[in-house]
Amino acid sequence: MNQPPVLINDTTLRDGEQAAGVAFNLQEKVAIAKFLDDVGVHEIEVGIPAMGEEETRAIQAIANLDLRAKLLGWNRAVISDIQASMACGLKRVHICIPVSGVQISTKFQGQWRITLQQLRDSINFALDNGLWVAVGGEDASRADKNFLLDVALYAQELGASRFRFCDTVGVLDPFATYHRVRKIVEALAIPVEIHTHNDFGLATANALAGIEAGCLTANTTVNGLGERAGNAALEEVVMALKRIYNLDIGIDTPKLLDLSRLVAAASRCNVPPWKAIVGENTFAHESGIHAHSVLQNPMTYEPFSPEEVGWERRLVVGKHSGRHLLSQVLEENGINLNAEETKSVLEAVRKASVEKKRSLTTQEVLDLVQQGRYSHALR
Ligand SMILES: CC(=O)SCCNC(=O)CCNC(=O)[C@H](O)C(C)(C)COP(=O)(O)OP(=O)(O)OC[C@H]1O[C@@H](n2cnc3c(N)ncnc32)[C@H](O)[C@@H]1OP(=O)(O)O
Ligand SMILES: O=C(O)CCC(=O)C(=O)O
Repeated sequence: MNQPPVLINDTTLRDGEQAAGVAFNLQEKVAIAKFLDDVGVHEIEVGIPAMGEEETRAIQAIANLDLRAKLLGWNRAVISDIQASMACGLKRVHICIPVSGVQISTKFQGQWRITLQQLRDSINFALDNGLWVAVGGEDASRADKNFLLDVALYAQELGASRFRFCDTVGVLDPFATYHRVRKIVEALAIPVEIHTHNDFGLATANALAGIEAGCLTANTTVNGLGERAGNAALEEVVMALKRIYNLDIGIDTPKLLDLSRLVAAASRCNVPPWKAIVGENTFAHESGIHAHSVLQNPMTYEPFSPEEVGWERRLVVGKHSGRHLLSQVLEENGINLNAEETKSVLEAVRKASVEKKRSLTTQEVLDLVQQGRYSHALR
């Protein structure tokens, strides 16, 4: 396959794991890396070697797997961080440099010259050791625009092969993302990557805006796991590219659901039922008007078929259901009710759903029919 128009650099194993309370063990990190590779993710940010032994053992184990995906270690602009990445056997390093006033004043006491020296020294060290280098502008979205551009050009001049635009605290909207990122894309000869956070629920939209502005790589995490409100979700970015932008980037989308389940289990972070693409309600229909139409043509209330992302369609009887769905379920179980009886079972369904605060199982619906003594209707 030719190089896809957009590459995914998945950071579930780095920014995803930075979600408060999440801690993957070695086996989990290896299993997630293998699965990401299996679904066709192009690059994996495997972790932070500078964290020490526990983390480096996991990263080394992943590096030894000989995956198709390219592996990157995340580093501060600190030479000992790069050495730690090299010790793991990584050939590619991502070097993070804060670029906003608030970050530089907090981390470098406002000494931007020292900040840039550290960037220079760490890039030079990495290149001297034969590494491929990407640079991340941390907090790019709150940085002075001209300073950000200078840092990006400086990184390019020093030999970085990619620059990452980070909306570190998720403060941009898609329009601002587009304009800010476009300026960087137009100025640089090297590719630009987009890294977005979900503090205002805009991470995926902003990642897409970055791509629209010319980013060739998007940084994602499975289930949107990550710092605070999380990152752009891999499954959302991939499916939006595929279905809204008609861009197939070579991801095996029917495997996305199992990948989501693996990360949910390893992170102990359940996915909410309404979560796009991988939530359990994404292809479930209960409401009468929806179910009536879906029974005839699923496209009425589905943007694409559930099988495309590993799901099966579910039609469930509950408080909002109507007679068409109820009759269908009953007929599948050999029961034919007249209009009056159907209406009265529906009433019973609504009442039971409110009491149980959920939809009903098929058996519970059948029990309601039994209780209504419509035995003449049973075949
Ligand atoms: C936006 C992001 O997501 S950035 C990634 C954040 N991820 C993490 O922090 C998770 C992993 N981190 C860790 O395990 C630790 O923070 C380590 C190993 C990296 C460093 O640990 P420690 O030496 O104990 O330092 P600590 O975490 O308390 O402070 C961070 C230090 O890094 C410095 N720093 C922060 N970012 C950068 C950077 N991009 N480049 C250079 N130095 C940096 C800070 O100024 C501070 O320096 P100081 O020790 O001289 O005061
Ligand atoms: O890679 C970087 O430079 C920082 C990435 C990051 O996690 C962020 O800015 O939120």
